Amino acid sequence: MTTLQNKWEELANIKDELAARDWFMGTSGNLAIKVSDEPLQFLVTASGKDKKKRTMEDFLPVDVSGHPVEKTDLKPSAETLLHCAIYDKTSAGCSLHIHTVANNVISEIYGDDGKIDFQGQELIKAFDLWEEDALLSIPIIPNHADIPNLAEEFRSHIHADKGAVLIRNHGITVWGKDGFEAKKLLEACEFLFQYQLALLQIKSK
Ligand SMILES: CSC[C@@H](O)[C@@H](O)C(=O)COP(=O)(O)O
Ligand SMILES: [Zn+2]
Repeated sequence: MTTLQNKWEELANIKDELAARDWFMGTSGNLAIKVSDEPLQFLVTASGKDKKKRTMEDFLPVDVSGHPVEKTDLKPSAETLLHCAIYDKTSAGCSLHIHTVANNVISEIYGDDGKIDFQGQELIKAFDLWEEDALLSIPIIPNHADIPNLAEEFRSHIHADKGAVLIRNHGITVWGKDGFEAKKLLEACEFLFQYQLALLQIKSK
């Protein structure tokens, strides 16, 4: 298998797993995986597809600017520029974006604070935060309709080879060194969001 085929398979398997959790409602979500560094190329989901289905047209390779590397009728994800920002600024190998009810509600509740913090939660260890008083702070940015504008604001919150950013009333994008790590971070975030919502609900009674 070529690197491209390997990466395609890796991303397709992740897509299937996230689809099984119903994390691609209404064709939302997009996924990317790095194929090469020089030149920078990554596979990204084709725009507007039903991501619960597995087809030969699910992904296409794009370059550093998010343009298809070969002639194709497929359109790269509308949010490809966010993935470009990640691969430009970090050595991450995989980036995942999903919309869930939990991540949208959390982004709205804490949106005015510009972040949500988690402390004293076991699952923050997914982000390599091991100290007893460690704090995981997930930025929340406005959902700019203009994607270059959204990507620019998103970019200003990329500071490490792994991370997560919430887009208000839109979804979350996470990145990590490979598919395994990116998926782990995504699952950890969704656990923390669901926990927080359950806690708020109990406290409000
Ligand atoms: C159909 S709603 C979701 C889109 O607007 C977008 O936010 C999204 O996540 C998927 O867009 P796509 O272009 O398929 O990658
Ligand atoms: Zn989206």
